[in-house]
Amino acid sequence: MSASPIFLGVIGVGGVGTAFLQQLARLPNAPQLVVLARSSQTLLAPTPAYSPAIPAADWATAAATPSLTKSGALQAEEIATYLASAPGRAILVDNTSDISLARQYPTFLKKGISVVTPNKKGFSDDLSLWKDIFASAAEGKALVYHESTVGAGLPVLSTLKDLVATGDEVTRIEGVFSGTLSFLFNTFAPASGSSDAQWSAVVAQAKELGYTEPDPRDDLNGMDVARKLTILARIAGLEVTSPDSFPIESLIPAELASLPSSADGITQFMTRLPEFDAQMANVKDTAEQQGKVVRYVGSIDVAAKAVKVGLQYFDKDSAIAGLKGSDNIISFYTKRYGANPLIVQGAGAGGDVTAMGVSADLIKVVERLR
Ligand SMILES: NC(=O)C1=CN([C@@H]2O[C@H](COP(=O)(O)OP(=O)(O)OC[C@H]3O[C@@H](n4cnc5c(N)ncnc54)[C@H](OP(=O)(O)O)[C@@H]3O)[C@@H](O)[C@H]2O)C=CC1
Ligand SMILES: N[C@@H](CC=O)C(=O)O
Ligand code: NA
Repeated sequence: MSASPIFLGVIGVGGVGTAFLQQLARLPNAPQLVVLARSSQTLLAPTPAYSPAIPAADWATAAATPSLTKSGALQAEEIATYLASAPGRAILVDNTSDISLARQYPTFLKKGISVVTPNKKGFSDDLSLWKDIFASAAEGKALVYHESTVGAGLPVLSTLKDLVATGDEVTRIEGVFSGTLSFLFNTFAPASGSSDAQWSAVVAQAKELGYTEPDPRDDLNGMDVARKLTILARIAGLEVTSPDSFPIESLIPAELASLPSSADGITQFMTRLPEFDAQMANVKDTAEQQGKVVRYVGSIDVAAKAVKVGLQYFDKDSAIAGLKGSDNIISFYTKRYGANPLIVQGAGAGGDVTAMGVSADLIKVVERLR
């Protein structure tokens, strides 16, 4: 007996989306790609057959395929209705960082459409949205997987969920949660050797390498780390109301804090950042004078219900000081593991490793739906 068809909609074809589509094209028994959307364009497999499927290999080939239906941007509700009418189960992969789309996950889930995403917004915004997402999934008998929202493809959420589900008591989670900030400090203030790199130049490099959020200020202001800690804290059982409900140390120079959040604002920010290189050089030098290095870290103390995000100084021979590239390190302290935490470490940003987490989640959802 052949497996029933599963239909897939993918929104977002940036750094992560493009890498995801390349991985999708190589998956055996992949679901049929019937929606592919970016902010200004949508491709659909024509109804009522939902066939031919969209070739996943690359956006340009897909856009040139004559038999597909092409339109401008569609509303999330229209995409949900289209997927829900497909002759089989459906999955949405959201590869954007759009909060408005994330707020529509309940609409998809109630219609039975499962959601897989690296987009942190839906799981780290107001607690009411978090609750609505999981209640809607239960109502629609749909699945929600978002491994790449923390530590990119690293098995961070699956590890924490397994600890909780098997009855361990998680007492503390701590570490480096930003690939961008890890790369910035590892490059700008290495624990071994020295570096003449200017802070602003390394920020530009992190953006070029695809480590930053679409707006790099979301990394530098600590909000990306705060969102990740909010997600982890909620899975560990804390009802964190929002990612700004605890103190967050921002690395944005005060003079640039009020630039607009538009594309033009990003350009102005990147252009003016070199004017403030001396500020971060001072932070680096102060740590150096104490024989230490500075790193951007976060922690959750579960019993105290306390979440902290910001700069700290570390001994040069510590595990955190010795991280390389965009590596994250996440330590889970639990009753079972005692004084020696369970540690997850590796690349925490970049298109390929993030897409790996998305593809692996997709495989899990497909296996559970079939
Ligand atoms: N980069 C990384 O290392 C990691 C990223 N993530 C998360 O992955 C997600 C994607 O990141 P990344 O690929 O770097 O981002 P990019 O900016 O490279 O790509 C975003 C894509 O989303 C599209 N998009 C944005 N809003 C909408 C919308 N409303 N409707 C349709 N399409 C939309 C953009 O369209 P257009 O092409 O038209 O501009 C673009 O294709 C983010 O949520 C990020 O936080 C998570 C872990 C690691
Ligand atoms: N911008 C983020 C990407 C992954 O979540 C980071 O740098 O960690
Ligand atoms: Na992860």
